[in-house]
Amino acid sequence: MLNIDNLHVKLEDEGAPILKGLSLDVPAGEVHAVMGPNGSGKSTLSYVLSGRDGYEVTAGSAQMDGEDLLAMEAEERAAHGLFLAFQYPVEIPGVSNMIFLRTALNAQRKARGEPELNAAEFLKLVRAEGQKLRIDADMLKRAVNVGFSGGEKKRNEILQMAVLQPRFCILDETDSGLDVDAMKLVASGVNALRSPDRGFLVITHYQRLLDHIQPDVVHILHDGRIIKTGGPDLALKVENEGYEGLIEAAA
Ligand SMILES: Nc1ncnc2c1ncn2[C@@H]1O[C@H](COP(=O)(O)OP(=O)(O)OP(=O)(O)O)[C@@H](O)[C@H]1O
Repeated sequence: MLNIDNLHVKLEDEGAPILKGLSLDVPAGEVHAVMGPNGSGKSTLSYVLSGRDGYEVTAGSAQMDGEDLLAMEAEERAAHGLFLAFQYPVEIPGVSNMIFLRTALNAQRKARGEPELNAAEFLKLVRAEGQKLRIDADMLKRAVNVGFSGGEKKRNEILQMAVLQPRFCILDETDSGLDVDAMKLVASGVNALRSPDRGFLVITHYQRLLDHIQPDVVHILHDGRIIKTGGPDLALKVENEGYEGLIEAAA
C-alpha cells in the first residue's frame, strides 16, 4: 500500500541531508510503528509524505497504491486518502472546527467523485465521532485548535481522522501530551479504523501507546535510515534498553 524506497531528503535551503536512504513498506491492513531517537528524521518523513513545503527529495521514491506520492500536491495526496495527524497541530483562528471538518470532508468526497454530505448527515457523523473522543458540541464550534489544551488538540486530530476516514494514516507522536485516559480514547479511535484496506504509520517514543495500538511491525529510525525492523517485542526492547545497542549493532 505504502512503498518508500531509498528516500533521500534535505531541507530546500540547507545542504545537510535528513533522510539518507530510507526504505519502508506498509501493506494494506497493517499498523507499522516508527520509533527513533530525537532528531533521527521521523517528523521529516511524515512531512515529506504529506507534501509539506520546504523539503527537497534528492533520490528515491514514495508510492501509495503504485502511484507516485511525491509528484502530487498536498491536497491531491489528501484526496487519495493520505492523512497526517500532526505532532504540533496547527491553530486556525476564525475557522470553526465544524466548518473546517465539513469543508475538508466534502472537498475530499468531491475529488473522489462522491456526493457531498448535507448539513444534517454531516452533523450526525461529527457528533457521533466527537462523542467517542469526548469532544463536545462547544469544542466543535470553537476555532480549530485555538485555545485547545495539548491533549484536546491531539484528540481533535483523531476526530479529523475519524471523520475523513483516510486510507492511509500517519500519526506523528499523537500520544505526546495525552493523559492516560485520553491516550486510551485516541488508541480506540485508531483501532476502530483498523481495516484490511487501510494502513497506519504510528510514530511514537513510547511503548505504552503500542500497548493499546498493537503494531504488526516496528521500525527503528536512526540518522535518516531504518536500522532495524522487527515485531512488537522490538518496542519493548527499546523501552528497556534504549537505542544505543541497536545503533552500535547497525554501525
Ligand atoms: N526546518 C528545519 N531547519 C533546520 N533543521 C531542521 C528543520 N527540520 C528538521 N531539521 C533537522 O532535521 C533533523 C530531523 O528532524 P525531525 O524533526 O524529523 O526529527 P524527529 O525524529 O521527528 O525528532 P523528535 O523525536 O525530536 O520529534 C533534526 O536534526 C532537525 O534539527
